[in-house]
Amino acid sequence: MEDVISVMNLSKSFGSTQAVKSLSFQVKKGEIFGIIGPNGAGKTTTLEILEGIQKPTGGEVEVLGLVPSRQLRELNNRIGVQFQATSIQKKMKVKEALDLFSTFYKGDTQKDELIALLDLGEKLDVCFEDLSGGWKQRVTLALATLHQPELLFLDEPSMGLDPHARREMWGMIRSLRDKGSTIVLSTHYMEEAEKLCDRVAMIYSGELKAVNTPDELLNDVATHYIGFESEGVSYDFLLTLRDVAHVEKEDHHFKVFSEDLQHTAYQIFTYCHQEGIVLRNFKFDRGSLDDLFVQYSEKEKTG
Ligand SMILES: Nc1ncnc2c1ncn2[C@@H]1O[C@H](COP(=O)(O)OP(=O)(O)OP(=O)(O)O)[C@@H](O)[C@H]1O
Repeated sequence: MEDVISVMNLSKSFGSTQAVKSLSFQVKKGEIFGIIGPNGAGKTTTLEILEGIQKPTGGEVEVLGLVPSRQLRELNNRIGVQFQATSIQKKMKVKEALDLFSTFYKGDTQKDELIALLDLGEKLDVCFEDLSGGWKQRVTLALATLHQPELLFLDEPSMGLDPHARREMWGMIRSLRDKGSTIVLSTHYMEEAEKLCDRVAMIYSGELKAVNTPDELLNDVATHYIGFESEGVSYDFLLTLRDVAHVEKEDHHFKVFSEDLQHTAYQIFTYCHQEGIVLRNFKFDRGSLDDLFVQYSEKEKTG
């Protein structure tokens, strides 16, 4: 499949802060590609370099065959960038915003199709400030896609939305992809990455930790764990077991991440049998992307 974005050894520093450290990845035509990471990981900086808003301090970036920092005008005709809701005038009505933004592009826009697709018909006469967060996000999505861009950049598209509105937003993003746009989005909602993205780049402290499908990332052996509930099991005992990488405990709920689940399970059962400790809801399970991040944070803290 054709690459629409190619990033090689991309770096960006702000003074002594290295926001992005030697990132390399490709985005393929037609995919929903997620850049994931905790706050301050370097997601926005990476997106802004791809959009041509920031210049890299090192490395090579190609977007739709163009160099964003040098060919911004050509790039802007072919990409869409979702603005923050705060950048739209509060008193502007939805239809006025759509008409104004339509004048920015040469040729026909897909305004009417977007009004139907995003169900904006009943909100056209409503002022932007009177819309709920979910509707504001729909409008900024429409404004970014009026010119049917080949590539659409979304920075935290469902930030602050309730679970229902977030799912609706995912449906709309999928529809835009199905209409032909490649989507690159940033998120720190790991569920969004798992359910919406075809592939994700995981960034932590400006470094790329992995690029893969969410499913493949989760097949990483370190993300498998043993879960159980118990009043008697000692957290410190679990940490002494040979293959255990990391243990999470919340009230009486344990998650034991291990390189060898079978052997660790055998050790836990033996210990509980000897000590007369009861285990409940024992299971082997696969961690989420959230768990993977917790592990990276722990590694970072312990060096
Ligand atoms: N203009 C700037 N000047 C100085 N430092 C900056 C600037 N922009 C970003 N940084 C720093 O670069 C690092 C990465 O920031 P960035 O906004 O890209 O992260 P992020 O992953 O998008 O975080 P968030 O999810 O909180 O938005 C942070 O340490 C941030 O403080």
